[in-house]
Amino acid sequence: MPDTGVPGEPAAARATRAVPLPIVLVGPMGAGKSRVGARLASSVGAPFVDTDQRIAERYGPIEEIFAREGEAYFRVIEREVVAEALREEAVVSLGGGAVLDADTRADLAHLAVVWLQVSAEAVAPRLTGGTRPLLAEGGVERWIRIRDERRPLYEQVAGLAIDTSRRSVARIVDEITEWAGARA
Ligand SMILES: Nc1ncnc2c1ncn2[C@@H]1O[C@H](COP(=O)(O)OP(=O)(O)OP(=O)(O)O)[C@@H](O)[C@H]1O
Ligand SMILES: O=C(O)C1=C[C@@H](O)[C@@H](O)[C@H](O)C1
Ligand SMILES: [Mg+2]
Repeated sequence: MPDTGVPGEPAAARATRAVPLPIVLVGPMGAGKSRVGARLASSVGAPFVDTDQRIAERYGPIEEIFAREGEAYFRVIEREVVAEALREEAVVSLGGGAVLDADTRADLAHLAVVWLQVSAEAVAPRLTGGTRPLLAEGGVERWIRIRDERRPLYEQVAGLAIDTSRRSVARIVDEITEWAGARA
């Protein structure tokens, strides 16, 4: 087999990069999908796509889409952006509610999907300062309700679940890389 690694790089470090793409991150708001996704992408040398970010680039801030057009419209454009992103050889972080779409769940059935989990206690300080329209009212209680409603959907699509409450981003990246590498 040809050696495609970086000259001088230890074989073990190279081996960790052989992962199937896309790798998709799902989970509730504040679980760390954006932060872990960006770090994972740079670690495995893949592009990073955050579907919330892509929606905002194309259609404007998400809270404005919710305010102007409503959630149902947001879900339609989210589905389009997600379908496109899932065809890319990238690390893809989905919005927290993307799994509500049945076509998205069907797409995810064939892919390496990681469910990032977080406890209510750990997420509370992570949610401050954000612009999350579904949490504009109701705070952590509302977050818990949304998380619980969607739990079966995350469970259905994911091949690996990681509790991020007390893990460093670096450790989460290592665990995903190891799991995905074994699927390659
Ligand atoms: N493992 C972690 N430990 C501590 N803080 C974290 C961890 N992962 C992410 N965070 C912090 O939690 C906050 C939310 O993370 P992030 O934006 O990545 O979540 P998200 O899942 O993308 O949320 P959303 O669905 O709202 O986009 C950020 O301030 C981030 O720096
Ligand atoms: O959980 C949700 O439904 C959402 C999560 C965010 O990632 C954004 O996609 C948006 O704020 C909706
Ligand atoms: Mg995010």
